[in-house]
Amino acid sequence: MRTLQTEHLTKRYGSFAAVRDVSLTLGSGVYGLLGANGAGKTTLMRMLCGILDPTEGTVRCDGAEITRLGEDYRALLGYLPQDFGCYPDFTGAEFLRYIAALKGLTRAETRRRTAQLLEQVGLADAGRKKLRAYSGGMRQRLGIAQAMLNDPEILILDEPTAGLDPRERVRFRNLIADYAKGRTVLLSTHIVSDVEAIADRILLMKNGAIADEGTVAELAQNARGKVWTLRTDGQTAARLESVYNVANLRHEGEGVELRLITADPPAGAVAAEPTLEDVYLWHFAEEEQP
Ligand SMILES: Nc1ncnc2c1ncn2[C@@H]1O[C@H](COP(=O)(O)OP(=O)(O)OP(=O)(O)O)[C@@H](O)[C@H]1O
Repeated sequence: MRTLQTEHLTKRYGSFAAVRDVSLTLGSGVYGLLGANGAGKTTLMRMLCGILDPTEGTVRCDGAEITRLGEDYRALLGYLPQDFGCYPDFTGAEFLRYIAALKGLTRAETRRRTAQLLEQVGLADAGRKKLRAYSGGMRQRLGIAQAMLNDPEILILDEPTAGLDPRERVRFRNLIADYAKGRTVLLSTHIVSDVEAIADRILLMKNGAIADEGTVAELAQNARGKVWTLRTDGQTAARLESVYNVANLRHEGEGVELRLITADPPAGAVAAEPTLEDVYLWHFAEEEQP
């Protein structure tokens, strides 16, 4: 197992800090980096991979700065970038062989891993097809496969579930949960349900900083007392909707049931158990609270 650690990691573009003072430690397991668009997830991941230099701070692997480790660090790493580009004239298998060559795999390893990964990501039959004929979801799955070719101990996936249909998401989840045993997997998403089922720990990122961190249960515990349900009539619901952060609104016969995210609930509201989605809404809409 590897330990990946950042200390006061900051990235500025001019006066704008895309990532600010992030200090975290990743061990084995699946870490879900959850945040809205522009929260700084991609910037953080690129620094963790050593392909973007921080303005301040360090990234260490097992105590050593990754800039010093160089090739040795890259050998441990697998990365799926968000803007993963394919070569349209390559077949899926050719593409994986090409990446395997770049990663320095032997011929035997290349053959074994290519066949195994095409199978694991559900592309065994499509391996001989040209990438121009691949759907978005197929390309994404090939991207996941290429990141895993060298059997990396640290796997960093930027929005891996983008473009996957529900069945593919389930397959992906199972693949990653299995893979993460004894390894570090960090995946980013802005889709709460994607990390809820799979991540051992959640890193909630907001405005370049880690706003909250923990297991789903720990994060939910922190949001206790901030989630409420309220049954009311349509007119009152409409009024409350303009004032409160409403996570859900369900029509029930003549009435309406509201799920409110607030520390200051209206009269008649009943405390509810927070879900990860509530936690997310609490963090990302708190400035809109009354
Ligand atoms: N090269 C750059 N120059 C200037 N600003 C940048 C640059 N790269 C990123 N940013 C800004 O930094 C912020 C964080 O971007 P980043 O791509 O890391 O966010 P993200 O959480 O990955 O979002 P998304 O899910 O939309 O990709 C954004 O406001 C973005 O516009």
